[in-house]
Amino acid sequence: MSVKLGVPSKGRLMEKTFDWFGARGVTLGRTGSEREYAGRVEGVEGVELVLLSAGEIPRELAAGRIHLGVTGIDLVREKLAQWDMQVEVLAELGFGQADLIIAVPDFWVDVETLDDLDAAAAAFRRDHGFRMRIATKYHRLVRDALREAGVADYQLVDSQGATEGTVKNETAEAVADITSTGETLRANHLRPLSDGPLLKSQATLFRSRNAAMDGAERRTLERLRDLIARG
Ligand SMILES: Nc1ncnc2c1ncn2[C@@H]1O[C@H](COP(=O)(O)OP(=O)(O)OP(=O)(O)O)[C@@H](O)[C@H]1O
Ligand SMILES: O=P(O)(O)OC[C@H]1O[C@H](OP(=O)(O)OP(=O)(O)O)[C@H](O)[C@@H]1O
Repeated sequence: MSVKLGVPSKGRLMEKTFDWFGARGVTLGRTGSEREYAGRVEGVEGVELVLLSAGEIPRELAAGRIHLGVTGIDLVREKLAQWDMQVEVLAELGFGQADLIIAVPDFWVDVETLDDLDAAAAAFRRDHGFRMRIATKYHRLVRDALREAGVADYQLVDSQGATEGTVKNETAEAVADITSTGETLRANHLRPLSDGPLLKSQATLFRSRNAAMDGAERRTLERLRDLIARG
């Protein structure tokens, strides 16, 4: 059998992942048309390319359905409880850098830090009779970070896309999302808290700790590790 390598099927991570492997002598490509989700691998025997959504790769790694996978570490840490028991980081790939931040409306001049957010959240609850809403798709990461920072009086509302629009649309008071250039935040009159990001993410190559391997697959993985180590 072959070592299954999961790579994002589209978007910002796919091309750069192909380039990263290409620079190490492993040519990845799509077969067939642009729209066909099948791949080919040249340069190393016994590897099968599986094209998947970036958001599904953590689950496939945890289930052991793929041996290796490339996705953002933000998605792995968000989607997998005790993520480091389920996957091993083989390499940080140096692209797909993005920061998970909490942002508030520009005009909240008194809210600069997480401590300020805590005070504002308590006041918000007193004034409005409900908890301040923070829109995000990063529920686990935001809850953990806010618990650690002692911020209590808030609720998360789920937003799977266009999260920065939720404040204007009055479905949330603040957002927690990924940013890289900051343009989307600025365009939506939002400002990140000054404490720094909750998490810094980049595209990362992971190995599943849960995928069974036979002898041939183990040897293939060793060959791949050697190629990767050469950088
Ligand atoms: N603006 C950005 N700049 C750089 N990296 C980003 C940016 N936004 C998201 N990412 C990273 O890209 C990865 C893929 O996230 P994204 O939300 O784009 O997935 P997607 O392509 O929509 O995948 P899916 O098909 O699962 O919805 C994540 O790890 C994320 O951190
Ligand atoms: O700081 P910037 O460079 O402006 O990038 C940030 C934006 O990029 C991502 O969105 P994406 O393009 O993936 O769209 P979606 O999450 O809204 O679907 C992220 O969710 C932000 O909205």
